Amino acid sequence: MSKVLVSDSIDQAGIDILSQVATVDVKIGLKPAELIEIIGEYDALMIRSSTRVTQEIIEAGTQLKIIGRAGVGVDNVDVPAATRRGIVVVNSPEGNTIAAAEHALAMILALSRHIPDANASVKRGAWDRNSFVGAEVYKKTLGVVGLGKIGSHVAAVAKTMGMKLLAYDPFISTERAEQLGCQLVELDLLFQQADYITLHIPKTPETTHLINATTLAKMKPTARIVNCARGGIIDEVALAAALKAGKIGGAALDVFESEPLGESELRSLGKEVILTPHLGASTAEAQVNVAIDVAEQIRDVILGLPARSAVNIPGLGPDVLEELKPYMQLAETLGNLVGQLAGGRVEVLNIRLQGELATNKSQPLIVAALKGLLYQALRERVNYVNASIEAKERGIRVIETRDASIRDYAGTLHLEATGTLGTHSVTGALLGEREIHLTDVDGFPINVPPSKYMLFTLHRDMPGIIGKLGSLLGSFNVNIASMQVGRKIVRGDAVMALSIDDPLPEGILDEIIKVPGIRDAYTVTL
Ligand SMILES: NC(=O)c1ccc[n+]([C@@H]2O[C@H](COP(=O)([O-])OP(=O)(O)OC[C@H]3O[C@@H](n4cnc5c(N)ncnc54)[C@H](O)[C@@H]3O)[C@@H](O)[C@H]2O)c1
Ligand SMILES: O=C(O)CC[C@@H](O)C(=O)O
Repeated sequence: MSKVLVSDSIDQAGIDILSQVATVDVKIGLKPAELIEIIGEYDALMIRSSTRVTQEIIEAGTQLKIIGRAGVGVDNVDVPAATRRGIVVVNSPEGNTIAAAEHALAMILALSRHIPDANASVKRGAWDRNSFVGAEVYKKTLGVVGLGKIGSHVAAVAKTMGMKLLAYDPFISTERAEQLGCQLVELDLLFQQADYITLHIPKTPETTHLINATTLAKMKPTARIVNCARGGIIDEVALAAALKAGKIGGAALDVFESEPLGESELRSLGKEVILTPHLGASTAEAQVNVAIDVAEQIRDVILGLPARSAVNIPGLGPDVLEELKPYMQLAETLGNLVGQLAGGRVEVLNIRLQGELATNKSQPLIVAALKGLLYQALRERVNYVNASIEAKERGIRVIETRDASIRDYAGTLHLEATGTLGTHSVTGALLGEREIHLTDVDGFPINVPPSKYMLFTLHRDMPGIIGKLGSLLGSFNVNIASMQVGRKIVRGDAVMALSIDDPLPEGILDEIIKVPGIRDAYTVTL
């Protein structure tokens, strides 16, 4: 039975799902060295934001197939290291969207009305109604930085509170922003005009310290800034200095450059600063959502099924997966076949997407083709996660072309591999949406379903050759399940594709190419 380690606090709903297929150990608060010591026993690791999954931990996880992050951000996982090892990293992109958005909105209102400090003062026994005069958000300008899932929800709710909305997101269209009632503006203008600024962007090299002494200086002295996205987007030293100097009105932070927050000037500031310990996703509802979402994906991967929200399998979202799955199977089969026909080291893989495939996302098909191509060399070590990296490291150049014209099938995939031993090509299509058919080998038209063991010959189309090959195979006790000849002209060159019941015995290929008229023979296991 598979083993799953849960190293952060996860809702029981997730543990129950994992327990259907695996032995689940919940060990919270492990030190890195303790995790390294035990991770080698586990097939899957499920975490939230506390466990840092470093390269060292990944390397010690020799059995790991999947790392599940019950939340959005995977910045506590060394994703490149996991990818290299072929470990799928999954998250829950939407499970805590509402929770995080509501936390940001709560921060905006709490900052405006000094709720935390007013509450603390009453609890201390005071009744001070003068120190906590607030400000209304109605008719104020909210600048939303990052108009993705969380930013959009914040914008939608803020709109209903009567706020004017500015947004900055270089990857969002003006139409989308307008639908949300936001005016898309440059960042500097947002900084200059906003009364409230709320951050909903990932932490990337471009967004690290996006809020710094220079950008803080552009803001209104009354501006209040909220960060429920990621620590490090704000330079905390610069923020504390701006708050102390009155260059900015207030700040509410849920996330910090280093968590848990250690020594910080921010702790010493007054009611203009609100600090929460990374609570954005901490609602009962969100924790159930993310636990179920990620546990289901871990369960699926343990059962050999694909994960719907893998962050390190390019372009393989649930919708794409559903639509492209049969074609991915086709791409993988063709990759495996052309790799074996080409033999030796493949240097260039040409992939042509034809018909309806030409308008589809190509990345998953390319990954699947590379997985098939590398299977002979890497066996189970290659998967959808690491196929592209492995191909790149082997110097395989991928050239993609598209042709939207529809020929005999709705969509066909053509793979041509050039390597140290020459060039070979295969084309395939789906019949009835799922059944794979080979429609061309080395430019010769055929129409055969692939089978586990196959023999291909390149020969002269001449009388008696099929009989001779049949007798030879018979003398080696090889049973032919089906056979088809593909030729372009009568008595010219031809290809024979045979499905056989068992692997070819040692040495028979040498005998086959001795048959007069047969120029080459290739045996393939799919
Ligand atoms: N505090 C919490 O507990 C908590 C909970 C959930 C999510 N988060 C964090 O909130 C953030 C937003 O999450 P989401 O689910 O909305 O993500 P998302 O991917 O849906 O949205 C992010 C948006 O940021 C935009 N963006 C990227 N780079 C940008 C840049 N340089 N400038 C401006 N915009 C940029 C993208 O185009 C996208 O629209 C993430 O950092 C996530 O990790 C925090
Ligand atoms: O696990 C958490 O509580 C934090 C989650 C949040 O930061 C996220 O990125 O989803």
